[in-house]
Formats: sequence, C-alpha cells, structure tokens
Amino acid sequence: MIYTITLNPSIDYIVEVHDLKLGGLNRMNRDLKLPGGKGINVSRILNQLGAANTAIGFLGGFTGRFINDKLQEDAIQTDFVTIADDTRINIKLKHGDETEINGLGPAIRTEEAEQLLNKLSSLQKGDIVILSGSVPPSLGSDFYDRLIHVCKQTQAEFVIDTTGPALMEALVHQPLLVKPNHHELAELFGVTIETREELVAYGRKLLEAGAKHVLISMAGEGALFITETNVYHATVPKGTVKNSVGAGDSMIGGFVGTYVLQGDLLEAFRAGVASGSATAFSDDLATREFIDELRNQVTITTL
Ligand SMILES: Nc1ncnc2c1ncn2[C@@H]1O[C@H](COP(=O)(O)OP(=O)(O)OP(=O)(O)O)[C@@H](O)[C@H]1O
Ligand SMILES: O=P(O)(O)OC[C@@]1(O)O[C@H](CO)[C@@H](O)[C@@H]1O
Repeated sequence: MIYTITLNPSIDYIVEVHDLKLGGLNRMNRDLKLPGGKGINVSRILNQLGAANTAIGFLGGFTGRFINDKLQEDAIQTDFVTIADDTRINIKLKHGDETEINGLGPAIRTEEAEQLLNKLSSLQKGDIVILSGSVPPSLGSDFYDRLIHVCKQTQAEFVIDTTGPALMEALVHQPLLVKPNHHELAELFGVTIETREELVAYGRKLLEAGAKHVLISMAGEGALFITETNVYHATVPKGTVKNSVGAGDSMIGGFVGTYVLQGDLLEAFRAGVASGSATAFSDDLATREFIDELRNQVTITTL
C-alpha cells in the first residue's frame, strides 16, 4: 500500500485578478477552491492512475472538513487525525504571474501528533510512505525524522519531498526517491549550477549520501533521473502552462504510482514527467486521460 503524509494540508484558494492593483480594491475574475497540500496532491494523482493509496495527516475545522469531503467525492481513501485547530488556506494569486501566499499551519497538540505516529505503527515491509510538504511549526522541525524512524522500524520504504537540512538529514536513511528541482538542488549545496553535467554531479551526491533514486525536475526544460548505474534525460511535452501548483507533486505521484503498478523505473520516469506536465497544462491537477495522452510525447535518452 502507498501512504501519503501531508502534515500541513491546505485549501488552495486560486484567485485570478487580471489587473492587480496593490493597495487598491481588486475584483476577482475567477476563483477556485481545491484540496491542497503536497501529499494530498500526490494521492489525487495516484488515484487517477488507479494506484491504491491512503492519505494521512492532520485535518481540522471547516477547512479540514472541506478537504475531507472533496477527497471522499473522489473516493480517495483517507485516515487523517482530526485536530482542534483549523487547517490553513493557501492563496494562489494569478495575475499574469503566479504569486503564492502559504499559511504557517495550525497548532497541533502533542496528543494529536502521537495519534498520527500510532497510525503508522501498522506499516509493513513493501509499503511506500510519501512524506511531502512543510511541517506546521508547532510540530517541531524533527517530526519528519520521527516519521522516518517509524518507516525504518517497520521496513516500509519512504519517499521524501522537502528541501534544505530536512532533506539532507533524510538521505542517510535511504529514501526510495527524492525529487529536488534544479533550483532546490543548487540551494541544497549552496552553489550555482550552470550545466547539465553539474546537475548530474550534484544529483549523484544525493545518491552517494543514501538516496536510492534521484529525480531532478527542470520545469519546461526536461528532467533527469539518476540511479546507481545510469543517468537518463527526459524531454517534457509542449503545451500552454495554466498552473504550476502541484506539478512537482504530480511528478512524484506519476512516478511512484507507475513504479508500483508496472515495476519499471523508466516507465515510472516517463509517467512522472507526463503527470507533471499534464498538471502544468491544466487548471486543476492532471486527469488520467491527459496523463496518458502526454506519455508518448516524453522522449527518454541515456546520458
Ligand atoms: N513549463 C512546463 N512545460 C512542461 N512541463 C512542465 C512545465 N513546468 C512543469 N512541468 C512538468 O512538471 C514537472 C515538475 O515541474 P517543476 O520542475 O516545476 O517541479 P517543482 O518545482 O517541484 O513544481 P511545483 O511548481 O509543484 O513546486 C516537470 O518535470 C514537467 O514534467
Ligand atoms: O507550504 P508547503 O507545505 O510547502 O506547500 C503547500 C503547497 O503550496 O504545495 C502544494 C503544491 O505543491 C499546494 O497544494 C500547497 O498549497
């Protein structure tokens, strides 16, 4: 079974304003409320692909109920801890450009955090746990460490999509997959990366530090996949970008879902890229039909 863990879910409130005036009254041209948070996005893509999964994390208040209802409507299996505080609302402002204003996240009580850790004690060998997104400040910065510890104890594999020190510290525990984008990879090592060769070299450092597989996304400029023995490059499909929110999560969902369903790493890479692009070219996250349509527009070469 695949489990996605979203410690800090959100309602993504997508607001379109054509001619934004800071300091003035603006009227929306369009708005949309979506269940969000990185792990939840991964679950929604896994669900599109028909990969059985359970979305776990913390949900509370009217915002939490909205998210839960939306996931139920899509028949996504959930097992969230109900918290006393309200789940956050993240604003995604489209004004020609995309400006994001993400909430810090709710207060999580100690007993609520313990409930989540207890849920994971039934993990078993063969399970894959996807840890994605920010950690609400009240949980403490070591919470991913605690979750990884449970994964190791139960012999479940884990995928981690985070940045900075939390990602570096996770590597020693041998994540099945990490997926920095090219900017995050450069920041991680405090360097400027100019060439593909440099990207590969820094990607390999993540493998050397413990990651089993490394995906490096470069938005519209392709993606790299690094394994112990090979380095692959994928082209991305061409299209009009409508929304980049969730493209990275879709890539992880497409990769892990296809890996579990087909057991083939290159098909997983192809599906990951197709899923990321299908989301980038959609208002909401990608649909199965669109992902399938884009799969054969992805060309993979061995470097
Ligand atoms: N302009 C684009 N054209 C085609 N595909 C895109 C574009 N932007 C993103 N994608 C697709 O989405 C994948 C992930 O994109 P990106 O590198 O922006 O990840 P990210 O920074 O983690 O995303 P996010 O915006 O969700 O944080 C890419 O590998 C690609 O498949
Ligand atoms: O604040 P975090 O947890 O880092 O990111 C949260 C978020 O921006 O990530 C998703 C897109 O990847 C959105 O659904 C959500 O609003």
